Amino acid sequence: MEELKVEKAIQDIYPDDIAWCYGCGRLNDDGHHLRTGWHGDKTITIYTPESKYMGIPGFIYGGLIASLIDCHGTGSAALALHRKNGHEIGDGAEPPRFVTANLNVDFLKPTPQHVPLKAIGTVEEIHPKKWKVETEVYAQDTLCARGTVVLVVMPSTFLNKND
Ligand SMILES: CCCCCCCC(=O)SCCNC(=O)CCNC(=O)[C@H](O)C(C)(C)COP(=O)(O)OP(=O)(O)OC[C@H]1O[C@@H](n2cnc3c(N)ncnc32)[C@H](O)[C@@H]1OP(=O)(O)O
Repeated sequence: MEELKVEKAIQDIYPDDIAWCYGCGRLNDDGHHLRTGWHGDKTITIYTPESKYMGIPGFIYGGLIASLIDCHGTGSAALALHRKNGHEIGDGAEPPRFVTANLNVDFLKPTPQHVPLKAIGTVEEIHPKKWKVETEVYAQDTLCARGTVVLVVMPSTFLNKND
């Protein structure tokens, strides 16, 4: 399988006040630092979980896979709405922010440890405030999980609540 790298990620440009998510916040020292970028007209997050995130020895804990799908969803919706608003990462514009309203995961195959996981997303606008991201998680060439996330633009009530 081709070597993939996320060069420009939406999480790199989240303002500091929302860059603390345990899954994808770049400022959370204890978090996973998930990074999501464009991959053609799809979105992509690449992540190799540390050994401690095991369910059964040799295989990844399902909750972590759900976290990957969750943050890949919020990042993908933010990328898509940012582009719809006429912006790209790096042009200086502040990206939109999303929260998860609904998360559904199908665990299709055991997900092996110690290999990079690739989340590939297809983003659909339901309406400007509400988006859906269908995600497939691959371990090398094997499709291990599939998830659907419904995202809603973050209400302003979320701001300044992280202390
Ligand atoms: C930016 C970086 C942060 C990264 C975050 C990482 C991901 C996360 O962990 S986010 C944290 C977990 N999520 C949350 O805490 C969200 C908690 N929930 C809420 O705040 C609210 O329920 C919220 C904002 C999702 C929706 O609020 P609500 O008042 O219903 O908004 P409202 O404007 O009425 O609804 C928006 C749309 O979402 C829909 N919706 C709301 N909840 C759901 C749901 N569970 N499933 C599907 N659709 C839903 C509504 O039906 C509505 O759709 P439509 O306009 O078509 O009728």
